[in-house]
Amino acid sequence: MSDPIFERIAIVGAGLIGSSIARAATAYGAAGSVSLYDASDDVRARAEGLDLGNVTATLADAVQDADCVILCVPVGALAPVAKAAVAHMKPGAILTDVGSVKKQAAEALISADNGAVLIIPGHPIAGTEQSGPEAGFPTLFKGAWHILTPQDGKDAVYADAVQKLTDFWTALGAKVETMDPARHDRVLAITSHLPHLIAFNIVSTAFDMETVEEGEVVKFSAGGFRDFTRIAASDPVMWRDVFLNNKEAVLECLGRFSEDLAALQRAIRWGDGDFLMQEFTRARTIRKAVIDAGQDSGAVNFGRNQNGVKDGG
Ligand SMILES: NC(=O)C1=CN([C@@H]2O[C@H](COP(=O)(O)OP(=O)(O)OC[C@H]3O[C@@H](n4cnc5c(N)ncnc54)[C@H](O)[C@@H]3O)[C@@H](O)[C@H]2O)C=CC1
Ligand SMILES: O=C(O)C(=O)Cc1ccc(O)cc1
Repeated sequence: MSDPIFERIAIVGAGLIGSSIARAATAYGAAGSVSLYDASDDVRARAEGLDLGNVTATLADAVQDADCVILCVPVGALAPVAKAAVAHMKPGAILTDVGSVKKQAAEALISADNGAVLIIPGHPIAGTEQSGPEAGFPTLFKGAWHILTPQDGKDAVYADAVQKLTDFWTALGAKVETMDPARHDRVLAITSHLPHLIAFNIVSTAFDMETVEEGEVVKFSAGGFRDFTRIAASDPVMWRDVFLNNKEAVLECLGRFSEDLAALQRAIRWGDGDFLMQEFTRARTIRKAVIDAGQDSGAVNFGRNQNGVKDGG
């Protein structure tokens, strides 16, 4: 095996994503050693039993010798955690994150900048609806995109750090691309955030109807609804933070979505089969394009566990 990309990495937040990075970095030789810290006593105790690396009692212990610190906490927790991490990091070390929103995350990380560390925000477009250290697996990032949102106008030392981080995620199996944070947030608003909002909403509506229909909604759940329940089972804290921190782009998408939904509603009311045919036929072509684009992409990981089996049966 070739030399590790980083001699030592530290992971803050030992949940689904943090524990997957720990497992992958060790399995693929991308890090010489891994230390992990989590604010939850319970998560730290569980992580210790999972052989993820050196689980430390304090944040300072985890980050002080690390060449790269990866923050894997909910987006709303990034600012204070970044500040606490930077205070103990060694000069020249890289600080990155995995937050699903990038404009706010970048601002949170940059607000902690002390001029001695190299800040490069990031987001792996791979995950599942599960959370916690037990849910992670080393192949999560294989074939998935990893988006880095480096800051403009930085020097050669920073460019080297971006390259090292690119090499690290590539070693974990990801395809790395750089992007402007605002653009990232607009793209992810429609491809990830709005679909989750729709899933939360449809499941909530069904929950209310369950009482009226006396238990028949859950009993006769067909494939479509079942798929929505998987997405709606995602962590509420994480998703609350996504929506609070990508407000503008999500509201913009939601406005367009509502207009398009109203058009479908009108077509159903007036029996406009031609309009329905046109819309559904177009949707089919998009499904094909998504599948073709994701042939070897991490998209296939969504909703699957480490054995590639669809979660929940
Ligand atoms: N779940 C998913 O599919 C994906 C999640 N992400 C992003 O990854 C990040 C983590 O998400 P998951 O791993 O899914 O969540 P998770 O809930 O499995 O893990 C988060 C961990 O962070 C810990 N934590 C919270 N506040 C903390 C603090 N102040 N200091 C230290 N630890 C703290 C929690 O105790 C928890 O163990 C989020 O920012 C999310 O947006 C990115 C891609 C996919
Ligand atoms: O499980 C699913 O369907 C996902 O969409 C996983 C996911 C959730 C959040 C992200 O920022 C990236 C990927």
